[in-house]
Amino acid sequence: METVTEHQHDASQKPRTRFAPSPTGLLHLGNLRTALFNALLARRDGGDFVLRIEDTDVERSRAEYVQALCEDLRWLGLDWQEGPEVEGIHRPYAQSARQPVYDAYYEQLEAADLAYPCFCTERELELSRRSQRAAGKAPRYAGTCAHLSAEERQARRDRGLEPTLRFRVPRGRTVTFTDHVRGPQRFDTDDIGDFIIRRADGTPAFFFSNAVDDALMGITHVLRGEDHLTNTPRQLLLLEALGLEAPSYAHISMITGDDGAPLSKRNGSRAVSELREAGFLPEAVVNHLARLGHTYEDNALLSLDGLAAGFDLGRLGRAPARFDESQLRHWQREALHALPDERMRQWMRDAAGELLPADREAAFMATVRDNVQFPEDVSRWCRILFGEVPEPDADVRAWLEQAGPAFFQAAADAGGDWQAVTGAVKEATGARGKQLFMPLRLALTGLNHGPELPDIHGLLGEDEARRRFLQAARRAAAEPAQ
Ligand SMILES: Nc1ncnc2c1ncn2[C@@H]1O[C@H](COP(=O)(O)OP(=O)(O)OP(=O)(O)O)[C@@H](O)[C@H]1O
Ligand SMILES: [Zn+2]
Repeated sequence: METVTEHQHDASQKPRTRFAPSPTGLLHLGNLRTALFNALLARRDGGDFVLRIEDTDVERSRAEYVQALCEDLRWLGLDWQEGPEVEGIHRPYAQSARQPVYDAYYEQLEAADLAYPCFCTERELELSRRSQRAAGKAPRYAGTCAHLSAEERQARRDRGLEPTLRFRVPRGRTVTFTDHVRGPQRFDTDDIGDFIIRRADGTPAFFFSNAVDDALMGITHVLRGEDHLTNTPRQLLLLEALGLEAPSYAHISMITGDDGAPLSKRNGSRAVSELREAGFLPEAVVNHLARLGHTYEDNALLSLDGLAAGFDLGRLGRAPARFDESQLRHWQREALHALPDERMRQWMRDAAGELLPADREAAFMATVRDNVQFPEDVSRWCRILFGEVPEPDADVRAWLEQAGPAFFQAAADAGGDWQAVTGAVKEATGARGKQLFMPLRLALTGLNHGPELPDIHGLLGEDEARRRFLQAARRAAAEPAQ
């Protein structure tokens, strides 16, 4: 038996990787991690990262999804060296604009009788699959149209039948290749039915345009989801028949959701744009994704260059990786912590909007910086510090009542800075530790956690703090809220 092996690329050659999404929905984290790994591999070795749009499914592809995915990639800093918007020598990068390229290769295959028109209807194919299954066989194309004469083909055309084009899979061979993640792979060509490479409307099927473009665009490494593993032998056979050079492949594990099923555009998985809108930082998203199915020695937050430097095909795992939002939140905390002051200020400004008085900006940011993870945290602290203390719930009311009105009256009467306040309350009530600080915190913010109390007191100012202590005194006396 002969074997087909992918071309061994010259090790000194710089990697050319690609991300080739179909614009049929918004990118989710599964798609995005594929993009990230491809971008990191190219970046690590100074190669090129290509973006190609696989929009051959005209029914489902939409221009606005192309725009959205470009925006998502740019937001994360995954700039491409060739592709839409930037172009390049292999243009065009949208498959819908590459039909003449595919047509030339179809002709080449048909001329060599390596492909043939198939006139079977969807109904006929379904019946054939059903009877194969009933006989306990894995369904594959039965070869009905494999050996039609020129006259038989013409007769079918005359009846108005529009054929698809099928690739004639060579029989009795073994296709082998070494996957960067899954190691040596073997497939018998006898298990592969002749497959469609051109749809009846003339547009290319995925197997075909995807493989042809990888070769024509000089792609050296294809990192893609494990869902594509069984496509690879077909694509290697096609490239061999066309005399085109194949890339090497890394089939990376799928990212699954809580239900254990792979994230998919169809199952409504959380879109990248939703994470952006919720206020996640791009640094948090890439640090999280880079560690889903790939291990790093360094558990600290890394820049894209750092992530690229530590990226290694040998560190890709085989097991599916479950998306865990608590991990993403961990990286959000790390990313915010590391954010340079100027960007932190801008992030808070955007989050606070009108709620933040310009003259209090610096003090506010210094006070709450370590207590906010999302824009909604910023706006909540604005509402609390520049608006009103929230109405107490049962827990808070219990704390206030236990401290009693005299406690808060003492705080209100103290005047002066924070030290003066705590000194006066201690002297009047004997309270200390949590019994001292928790009621004061609840009086000033209504929350049992938050920034340091001296900072909050300083930000509010003496007058506003007094007003809040008096309000707490009334609430502690169980008077109706005012
Ligand atoms: N849940 C997932 N985990 C990891 N990779 C994924 C996942 N879903 C898709 N991919 C990968 O994302 C890349 C881009 O895929 P594409 O845009 O064609 O989406 P797709 O495979 O059609 O996904 P979907 O099922 O969500 O439509 C492919 O390499 C694919 O393998
Ligand atoms: Zn047929």
